[in-house]
Amino acid sequence: MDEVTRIPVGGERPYDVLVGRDLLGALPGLLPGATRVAVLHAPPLKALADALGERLRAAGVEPLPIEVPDAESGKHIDVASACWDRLGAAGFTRTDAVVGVGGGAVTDLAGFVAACWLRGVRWVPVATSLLGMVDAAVGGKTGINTAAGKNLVGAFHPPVGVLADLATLDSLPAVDLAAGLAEVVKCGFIADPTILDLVEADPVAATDPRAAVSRELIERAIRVKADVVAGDLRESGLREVLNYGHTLAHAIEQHEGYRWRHGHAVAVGLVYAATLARLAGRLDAPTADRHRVTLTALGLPVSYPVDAWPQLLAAMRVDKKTRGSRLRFVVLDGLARPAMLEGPDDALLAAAYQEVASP
Ligand SMILES: NC(=O)c1ccc[n+]([C@@H]2O[C@H](COP(=O)([O-])OP(=O)(O)OC[C@H]3O[C@@H](n4cnc5c(N)ncnc54)[C@H](O)[C@@H]3O)[C@@H](O)[C@H]2O)c1
Ligand SMILES: O=C(O)C(=O)C[C@@H](O)[C@H](O)[C@H](O)COP(=O)(O)O
Ligand SMILES: [Zn+2]
Repeated sequence: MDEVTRIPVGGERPYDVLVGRDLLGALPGLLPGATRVAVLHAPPLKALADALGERLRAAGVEPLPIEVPDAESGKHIDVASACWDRLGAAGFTRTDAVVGVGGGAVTDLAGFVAACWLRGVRWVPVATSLLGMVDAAVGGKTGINTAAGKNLVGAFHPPVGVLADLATLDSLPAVDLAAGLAEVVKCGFIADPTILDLVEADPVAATDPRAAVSRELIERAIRVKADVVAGDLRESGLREVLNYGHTLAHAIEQHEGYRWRHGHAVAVGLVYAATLARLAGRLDAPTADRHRVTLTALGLPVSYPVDAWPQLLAAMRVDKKTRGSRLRFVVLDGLARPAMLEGPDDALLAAAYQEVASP
């Protein structure tokens, strides 16, 4: 086994994120006493899910493979309901558990299925996308989408452990590697500017999972997230910083019928949030411009069609950070100085959008 990094996530239900290559053998040890373990996966990860099932069987645990639709199509109440039917038919009890093998969509779904079954059973995300490793699998936010918006139904339900096996990234398409880096760059802007220096020094290496810098970026981003969620699991304040760029990003995803990659929407949303902060007099122009430059160097989108604005504004009104009719945005008062912009008026919101809009 390659060298394993263990990153603790503190709080009321602490656990570790394991980062390394070929560490899937660690799964059975995370679920002592389980009789049955459901292994949720989408079609592209079937082989890995089967391999995990064999590991569980060898440890005396009965695996229940459940194939779900890929990507955002899996984050739907009908899919969750079908999973609960399978758990019921197999007689899952409170000592049994759920594993999600895949990108953030599958682990969000798996965590949600686990959070609701018998009001909460143990679960483990086996993150196989870069975005999943640095973000979705860490922190216990689980959920599904609805027609009205992204992740509008869900639960805070921390896993008992997270596996981030870097070997799985060898098969991840380049476009998804880059999309995951949007969340890494987010962590750079809100908390760890060294991330930005590393990405800017060699954007190509940043997207190469075999490069040493890729592992350093992954571990740095996980540490940023772990530190935040340890202090505020239920997002009563501090955790909102992780939502930097997400107010517009989620509106774009909803507008696209959840066919855009989350990381792509986040890239546009980050540039928008930086522009908003600059226009509000909160952020200096060089730091705001750095968002567009760094994300562009990674091949990520930084603009969105101008005529979508009315629908995007409507979607942003049901963002989870909104209070009553007051929109709230995570902005920067400087590098690594996240803060809230409370109740910006529609003129300011539209002016910032004009700067990210494409014809
Ligand atoms: N819970 C959280 O805190 C949190 C944080 C960030 C994002 N998210 C959610 O995560 C989702 C985005 O995650 P994502 O970017 O991983 O997208 P995704 O889960 O849709 O995966 C992208 C694609 O990559 C494929 N894939 C994954 N791993 C692979 C591998 N090793 N080899 C080949 N193909 C592989 C998937 O099957 C899918 O087709 C969104 O739904 C977002 O809302 C949740
Ligand atoms: O973990 C968090 O908190 C985040 O905000 C991380 C985001 O990257 C992630 O996309 C999350 O799912 C968004 O949460 P939501 O509550 O805005 O749906
Ligand atoms: Zn995100």
